[in-house]
Amino acid sequence: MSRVVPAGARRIAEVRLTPVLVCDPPLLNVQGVHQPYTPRLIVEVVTDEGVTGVGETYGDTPYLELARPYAGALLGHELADLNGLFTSMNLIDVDESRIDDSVDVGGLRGVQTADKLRLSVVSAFEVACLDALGKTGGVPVHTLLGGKVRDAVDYSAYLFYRWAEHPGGAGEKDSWGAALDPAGIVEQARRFVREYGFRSFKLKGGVFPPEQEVAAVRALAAAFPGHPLRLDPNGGWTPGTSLRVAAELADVLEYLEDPAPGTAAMAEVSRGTSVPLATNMCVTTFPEIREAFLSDAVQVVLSDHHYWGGLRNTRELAAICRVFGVGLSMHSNTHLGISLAAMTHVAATVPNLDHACDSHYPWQTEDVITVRHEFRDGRLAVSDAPGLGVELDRTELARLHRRWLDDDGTLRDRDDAAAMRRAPEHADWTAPALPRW
Ligand SMILES: O=C([O-])C(=O)C[C@H](O)[C@@H](O)C(=O)[O-]
Ligand SMILES: [Mg+2]
Repeated sequence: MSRVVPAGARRIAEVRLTPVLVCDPPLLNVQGVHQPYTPRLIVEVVTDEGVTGVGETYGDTPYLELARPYAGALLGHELADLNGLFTSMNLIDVDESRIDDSVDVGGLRGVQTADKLRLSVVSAFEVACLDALGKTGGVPVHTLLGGKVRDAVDYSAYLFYRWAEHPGGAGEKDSWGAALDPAGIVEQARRFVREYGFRSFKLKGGVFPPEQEVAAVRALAAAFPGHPLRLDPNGGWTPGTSLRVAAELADVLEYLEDPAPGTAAMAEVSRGTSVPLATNMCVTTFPEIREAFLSDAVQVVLSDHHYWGGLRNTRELAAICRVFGVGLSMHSNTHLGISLAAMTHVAATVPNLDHACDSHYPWQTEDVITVRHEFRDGRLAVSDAPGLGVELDRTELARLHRRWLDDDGTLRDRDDAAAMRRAPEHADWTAPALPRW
């Protein structure tokens, strides 16, 4: 049975998809190193009244393959029919070769089911529709989500082992320098505090043998006594190694993030430690929640509105976590200001946001919005302007899109292992089988 559309309802008259390549520093992780440029997709939804809403998601080929037919299917779609966005997406076929149910596929974000791919695309359209709805009605996105329960959202400093520059001097230069040991990580953390005021720290691990990463966390604890600390090796350790690290850092860790790969291994670690375990790898879809929560494998879920399917699904995840007494925070990949605005709006509405959210944003020197977000005291103020409260910078959007057009295809799909091989000393690097240590 078809829905009755209210008289005067706004409709989607045009959808614009703009893939871009955004510069990214040489940040290291268990898979390899970030590429000099990383793909994102900018989505614009234009209503029949000429109001434009914006959204952002992953820009790799599998997402573009879905976004293109989906954009066509949404012409004439009622703007306020957010549930219908999911129904329409379910009619779009996903190429079987893109699907992999193993947790370590792509290395960092868990399973790659057809549903998750679809949700990762829908999320950008949901955000764009919410932005357009907010602009149409003169209200911020957080109001459309039921209203903010806080005026500012806490973020954590996202520390990375890194090289001073990309192999061969590729990409853009920055002033951060290399950070490859505890002293380098502490220096990086000090700059994050100086420039952004962050009060909690996450170190991306899985790069060096665990003892070296334990030493870096210890150095952080000495430099910032009492501040919440996290370590995330992206499933790089066996349960035994994870338990050893948990015991060594139990007095300073806020939580240990994805120490071991998969729910069963995380449950084994959880049984042997009182350090809370967090994940953005083994609970990344609704079907994964049951087993993980019933086996007490995780105590904190790091939601990500991209792959959970948008801002309203993030609130549903928050409600489930609340019921099970599981904590909630937010995961981040390389992203731009549209996604940071979206994260901040939804985070502002979730009562049980128990930990500072991750964000890569300080590492991103380029953006497609006219006014960059500014962290003050490690927080972002929640915008009360209509919609997301951001404006597209069309000159920058065109420039970053031109970079995508000019790329011969090598950088259009993120591949941290391939980026690692461009360093002569890692020419035969392959992403390690997990767990590595
Ligand atoms: O596990 C995580 O927190 C992430 O996946 C965040 C990012 O993907 C990070 O690992 C990266 O970009 O190297
Ligand atoms: Mg993680």
